[in-house]
Amino acid sequence: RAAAKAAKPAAPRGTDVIVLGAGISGLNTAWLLEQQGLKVTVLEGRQRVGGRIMTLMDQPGYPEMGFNSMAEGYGRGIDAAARAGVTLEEVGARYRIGGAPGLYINGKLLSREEWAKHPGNPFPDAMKTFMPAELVNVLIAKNTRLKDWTQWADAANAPLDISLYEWLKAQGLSDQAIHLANDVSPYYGSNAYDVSALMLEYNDGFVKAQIAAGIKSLAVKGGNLNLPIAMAKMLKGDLLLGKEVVAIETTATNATVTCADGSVHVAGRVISSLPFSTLRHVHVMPGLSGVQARAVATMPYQPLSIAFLTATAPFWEEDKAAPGMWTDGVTGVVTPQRFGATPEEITGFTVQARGAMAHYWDGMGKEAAMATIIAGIEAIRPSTKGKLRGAAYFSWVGERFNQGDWAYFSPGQVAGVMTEIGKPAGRLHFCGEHTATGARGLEGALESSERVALEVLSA
Ligand SMILES: Cc1cc2nc3c(=O)[nH]c(=O)nc-3n(C[C@H](O)[C@H](O)[C@H](O)COP(=O)(O)OP(=O)(O)OC[C@H]3O[C@@H](n4cnc5c(N)ncnc54)[C@H](O)[C@@H]3O)c2cc1C
Repeated sequence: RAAAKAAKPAAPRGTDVIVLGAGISGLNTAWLLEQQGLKVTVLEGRQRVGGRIMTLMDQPGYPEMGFNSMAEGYGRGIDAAARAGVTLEEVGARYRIGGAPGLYINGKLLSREEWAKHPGNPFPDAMKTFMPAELVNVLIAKNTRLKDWTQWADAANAPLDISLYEWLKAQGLSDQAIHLANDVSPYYGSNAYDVSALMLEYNDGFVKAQIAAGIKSLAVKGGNLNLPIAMAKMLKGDLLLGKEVVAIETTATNATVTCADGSVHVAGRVISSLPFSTLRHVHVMPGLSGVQARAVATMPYQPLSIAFLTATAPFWEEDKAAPGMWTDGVTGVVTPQRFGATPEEITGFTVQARGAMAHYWDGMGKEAAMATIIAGIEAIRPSTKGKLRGAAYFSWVGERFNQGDWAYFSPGQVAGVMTEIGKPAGRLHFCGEHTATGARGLEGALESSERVALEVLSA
């Protein structure tokens, strides 16, 4: 011990790796590399960690504007929570209790039976009993062309890499049916034209595998944002907030990152977890090439905006209708937030617009959008009159450091492309949910961090 004290301090060692972005993939990558003895610096543009994990800690029930829950089969997510020391709780009842949302077509509440016979139901006869929000998922689950969903991105699947529109047409849906079942509130894409059917088939395979692994839904006690906050605390190296990356330069020997504040950071390698929607605004030298360059420039990100409303009285008890609403109008999809001490308690409502409607809301601006949403709900559901308050508005397209929600793939962007986009370009490596090929969402983000950490360690 005395000898150690007397020894001359070693010269400070340079940073081995710079990780760009402190979302879950960047944080996990930094931790994995530190465990192997590497010196890591994380640069994050926002003044917070977590990226697309975003809890409103100042609102009742701590509503989630980003990541909601992990499935029981999320081995990596469950492991990350255990390492970080946060508690996961089973929240499946939040989604199950209180029944499906009411269907409001043209302002009128319709039961499933009424919808099946409704003159405005544009679905083929055999599909008329499906609610608009169900039909695409049901058809994909039943008629997926993928024999092995894990091979979705294989170049041999190029003939399957067609638009969802073309795929739904082949299922017998009219343009009007496609509009209602998909484009009013698309899970993926702005509309059925700009998303690959192959991507939805892959997603279907992943969902089925997750259901087979167990039906629990897990979320972090006290809000999901607690997970990245705890993961950030586990890091030994610098995690610098407010560092907007504007340039990345790699040479044969090192990597240099420049931030908007003029700071310059040098390391042996750099790992970008930035969504391609923001990486495309970063100057990369030498420039990327081939399908990777095209993907960075063009990969689309889901338009999604969320209003969080609170209710001053339980209007659903007054009109006896389901608290949730699926509407074909400006009021989007209204979902009760059962985030209180018991799932019976409704702590507020999220109202989501996806696709074109998200742009429409954003274009109005936050206050006008919330006023329009509330007026729209009051018009079709009189029991809500005077009882809804706009508490918060969150646009993923409007977020400078995301510019859209999850990545999705356009027709022709999957087969033979997905497997290329995450490959290293010299000393520049990539991770993030958009580079995952075996898992989706948070689990995909973590999968990508394992892949990139191994890549860097074996480089
Ligand atoms: C509304 C919503 C619901 C979701 N629900 C679920 C769910 O229920 N289950 C599930 O598994 N997944 C869900 N997800 C997806 C999941 O949240 C993401 O897949 C995951 O969090 C992505 O992590 P990431 O590290 O890849 O990206 P991000 O979290 O986006 O991290 C990237 C980081 O890079 C930073 N950054 C960007 N540009 C720059 C720049 N120029 N300079 C410096 N820093 C920059 C960002 O600020 C961010 O912190 C949901 C996402 C959303 C938005």
